[in-house]
Amino acid sequence: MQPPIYLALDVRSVEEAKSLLDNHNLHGVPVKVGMQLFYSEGRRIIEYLKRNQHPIFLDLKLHDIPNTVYEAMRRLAQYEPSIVNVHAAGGSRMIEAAKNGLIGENSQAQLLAVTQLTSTDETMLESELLIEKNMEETVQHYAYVSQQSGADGVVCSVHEVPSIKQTCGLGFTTLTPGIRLQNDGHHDQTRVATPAKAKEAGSDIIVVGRAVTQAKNPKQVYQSIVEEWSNASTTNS
Ligand SMILES: O=c1ccn([C@@H]2O[C@H](COP(=O)(O)O)[C@@H](O)[C@H]2O)c(=O)[nH]1
Repeated sequence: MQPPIYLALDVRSVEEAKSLLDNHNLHGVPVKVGMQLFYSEGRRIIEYLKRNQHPIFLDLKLHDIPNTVYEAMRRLAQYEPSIVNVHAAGGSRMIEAAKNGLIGENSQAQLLAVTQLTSTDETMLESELLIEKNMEETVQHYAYVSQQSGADGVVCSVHEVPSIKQTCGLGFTTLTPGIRLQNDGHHDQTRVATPAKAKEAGSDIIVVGRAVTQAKNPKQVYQSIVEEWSNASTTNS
């Protein structure tokens, strides 16, 4: 079975994605397609990845009025992704609409809601977003509302996983980006953790991007992340 580790394909074109995956022998690994690649390549990248048996997380973080999200989700479902997402800040009616869009297409995709981006820190939460609760309480509440609205899980940082599992149950998926190996730079991320910490906290799925894609030897780094994840023990049992 594949480890639940999605590689963020934050590249500009199908050709770049293909050379990353082919040159480094990353055949069939689960991949995340975000705004950069989807907005430039659309259907072409999805068809390429499906032909090559990559499970796809379509990370487009929909956030709009319920009717628009419903219609958009119906279109995205046709790409047969394994995971899609919306921003939890869109509210319960928007999340329900996203779920209904997937149901309308008999989609098997998991619907996740982004709680607070892993680039956001406590200061930004308070001074820019004017959220008075701390990060953990805010994310926990967004997770609860998302679950009540039909989401299958959330996108959050590793730090909030234990409280989400306590509130929403072990079966509610937590997907955590912001993964860095010990001593790696954080780039624009603020709430980061290692693959081992993610597993120990109870995270179900991790996303790894620049730690792998910007490495001299992407395959070797991807493999070390897989090993670190596999050797760590989880609290989810
Ligand atoms: O809260 C979020 C939601 C999504 N992301 C995405 O994950 C990857 C992380 O890339 P790194 O290079 O490992 O930092 C990226 O595609 C983001 O769009 C996130 O980081 N945080």
